[in-house]
Amino acid sequence: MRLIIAGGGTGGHLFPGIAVADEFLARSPENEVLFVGTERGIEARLLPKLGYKLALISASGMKGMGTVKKIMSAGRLLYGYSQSRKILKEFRPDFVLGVGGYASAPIVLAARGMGIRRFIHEQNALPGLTNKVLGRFVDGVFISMPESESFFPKESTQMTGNPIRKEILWGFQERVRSVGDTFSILVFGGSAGAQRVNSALLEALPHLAGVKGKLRITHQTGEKDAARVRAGYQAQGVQAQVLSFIDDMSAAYGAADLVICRAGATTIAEITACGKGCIFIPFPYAADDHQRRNAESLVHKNAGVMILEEDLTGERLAEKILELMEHPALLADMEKNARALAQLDAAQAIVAAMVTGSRD
Ligand SMILES: CC(=O)N[C@H]1[C@@H](OP(=O)(O)OP(=O)(O)OC[C@H]2O[C@@H](n3ccc(=O)[nH]c3=O)[C@H](O)[C@@H]2O)O[C@H](CO)[C@@H](O)[C@@H]1O
Repeated sequence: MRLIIAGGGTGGHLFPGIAVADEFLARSPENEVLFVGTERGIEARLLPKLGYKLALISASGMKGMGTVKKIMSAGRLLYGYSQSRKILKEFRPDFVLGVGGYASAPIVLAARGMGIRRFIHEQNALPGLTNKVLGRFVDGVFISMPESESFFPKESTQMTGNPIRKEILWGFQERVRSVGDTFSILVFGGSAGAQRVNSALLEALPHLAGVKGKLRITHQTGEKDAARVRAGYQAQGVQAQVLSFIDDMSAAYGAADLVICRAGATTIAEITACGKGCIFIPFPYAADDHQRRNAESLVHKNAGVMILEEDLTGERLAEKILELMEHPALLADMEKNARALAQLDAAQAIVAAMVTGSRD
C-alpha cells in the first residue's frame, strides 16, 4: 500500500507524521510512503536525513495577512493544488494523511477531487484553520485531545492521541535520571526555539546562584540565539550545554529531572509519554492562544505547571525551579500524573483506521 503524508512547516506537525510513516512501513515491506511539504518547512531539512522521500509543492498561509499577500497566497495554493494532482497521479496513494500546516490543504483537497481516501490529524486542543476547513472534506479526522472534538464532524472523528516517534517511546523506557546531588534541566522552545524562554532562563540564573553547582542544563535555543545564550551562561559561570537544535530528543528527555518548554501539542504528547515534570511557558501568539489550552490540559490534572508570558520573570521562573528541586515529591507526583495522560499507541490506531477504513 502507498501513503502520502502531507503538511509540516514546523516539527510539531511533521514529527507525528514521521511516527505514522514508521508504523505504516513496519507493517509490510511492500508499503511505501511519500511526504509532501514545502521547501521552507522543517521537512525539507529533516526528511532527507531520515531517508524519507519528499515532494515539494507551493503553499503558504493566509491568516493575519493583508489583501495583496492573501491574493498571492491564494495563487500559491492554486498552483500547489495542480502540483498535488500531478503527485497523486504519479504516486497513486491508497490514502492521504494531512498532518496540519498549510501544505496539507492542496493535496488533501486534490485527493478529494480524485476520489482518494483522505484523513487529517489534529495535534492541538484548538484546531488550526487548515484542519478546521479540511475536516469537512475528509473520510476521517484523528484528534489528540478531547477538547478539539467539537470542531469536527462527530461521525468521522476519532480520538487517537498524538503519534510519538519510536525513539522517544523507547528512550522513555531507558531513561537515566540524575544521580547524587545534581539536578538536570532540559530547556527547549518547540522546534524553532524561543527567544523569550531563552532570556527568562538567563534572567533566572542570578536567583539560582545558591544551587548553580548542582545544575546540569541542556538548552536548545533555535538557530539565531545560540551564541547569545551560550555567552549568557558563561558570563554567569553556570554549566550548560547550549544547542541550536537537539537531534536526539530521546536522550535529552531521558536525562532530564525537569523540563522547561513551550506548550506545542507534540511537545505535550512527548512529555506525557516520557512522564516528565514540566514548567510550560505557552507561546502567547499561537493561533487562538492554543498553546495555553494545550498546557492547561496537563496543568488542570496536576501534570505540569504553567507560567504565562505576561507573568514571566527570571525571579518567578527561578522560584518554580527551586520549589521543584527542593520538593522531589512534587515532581514525582507530576511525573506520575503526566504519564497517566500518555497515549502511546496513536500511530498504530491511525494506521489501523486508515488501512481498515473503519474506526476502531
Ligand atoms: C509557534 C507555533 O504556533 N507552534 C506550533 C507548532 O510548534 P512546534 O513545531 O514548536 O511543535 P511542538 O512543540 O508541538 O513540537 C516540537 C517537536 O520538535 C521536536 N524538537 C524540538 C526541539 C529540538 O531541538 N529538537 C526536536 O526534535 C520535539 O521533540 C517535538 O517533537 O506546532 C505545534 C503542533 O501543531 C503547535 O502546538 C504549536 O503551537
